[in-house]
Amino acid sequence: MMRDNIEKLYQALGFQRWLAKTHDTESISKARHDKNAAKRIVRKPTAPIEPNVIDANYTSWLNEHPSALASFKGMMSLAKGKRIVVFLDYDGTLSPIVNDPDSAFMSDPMRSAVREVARHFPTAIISGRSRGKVYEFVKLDEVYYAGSHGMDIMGPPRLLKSKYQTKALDEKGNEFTVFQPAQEFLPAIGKMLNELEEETKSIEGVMIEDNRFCISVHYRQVQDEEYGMLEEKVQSVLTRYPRFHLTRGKMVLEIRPSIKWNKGNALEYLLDTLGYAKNTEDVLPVYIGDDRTDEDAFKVLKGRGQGYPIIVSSTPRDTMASYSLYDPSEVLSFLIRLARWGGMSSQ
Ligand SMILES: O=P(O)(O)OC[C@H]1O[C@H](O[C@H]2O[C@H](CO)[C@@H](O)[C@H](O)[C@H]2O)[C@H](O)[C@@H](O)[C@@H]1O
Repeated sequence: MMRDNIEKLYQALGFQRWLAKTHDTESISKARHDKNAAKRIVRKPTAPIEPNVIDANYTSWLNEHPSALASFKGMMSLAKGKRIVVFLDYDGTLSPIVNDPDSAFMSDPMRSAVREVARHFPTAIISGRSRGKVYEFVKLDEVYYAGSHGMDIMGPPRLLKSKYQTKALDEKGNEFTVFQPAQEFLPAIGKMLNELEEETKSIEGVMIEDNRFCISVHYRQVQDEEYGMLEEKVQSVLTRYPRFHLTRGKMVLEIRPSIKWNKGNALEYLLDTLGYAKNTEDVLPVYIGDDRTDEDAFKVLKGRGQGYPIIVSSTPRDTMASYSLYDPSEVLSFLIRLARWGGMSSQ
């Protein structure tokens, strides 16, 4: 009954949101992320979780992390006179999470919305994927790209004092800079990719993705019973590479060089190169992301005391984000409204 009423309310407000569904893939992945997961078999829960309990939890989580759609007017009234810069994650934000990472396509309406947003505000996409792969999906020249969780940035032409930054020209002769703080790790990454392929080839469903400065080992399509063995194999390869470490995303193990550089640093780097250093008061960064690695960027915004960190989540989650959006379709609605607002405020 309560669920029906809330759904009706959301529909009346024009949201595409449907309240949380009965399956809970995130809790499966959380269980898999447990330290001891390698030593035991993790199975998917068989009994559905009581819908009203989920609704109640989600509704109370929404009080802490209000919908960026429902809060749009208030957010934008505080943005007047400020320079908005938009940062977007890719998977789970601009495209829905799907089984095959190579098929995580972005819809045409989403592409148009991002293009429109970029017409009004500097816009960057910061992803765990390789920069080239994100560009292949997004295909927009109007935005900046940061791949490999921010370790490969194609940003504005402004040069900062850094040995990792080089100038470059795109095909149209436009100047930009490339920032790659993990260059020295490339040979080791190449070797590790081969070893991971070899070690895990007997496990059905594993997919190893070369993200240039980091590696993703996907287990979404691996049998639950085989997950422990997979993690053991990945850990054993990693012991031969002490300058790398493992992080975890949505049904993916990610191997990254152990340097102090993440999506939060990438966000700061891009703001700096756009001319909005830390003490710039009239800048308002908006960051939208769905995964753990996006928390690094949320943390930076909290630290600056600036901007709008927005998490995309259909379940209650621990997060440093201030606002939320339910899923990529709500991201689309938010971007359309933001672009429209940008058009009106520039008149
Ligand atoms: O920072 P992001 O742009 O969010 O990238 C994070 C990882 O996203 C991709 O994996 C996730 O999406 C896949 C497609 O929907 C899904 O199959 C997978 O289970 C998810 O973990 C990408 O393939 C990874 O390389 C990125 O690191």
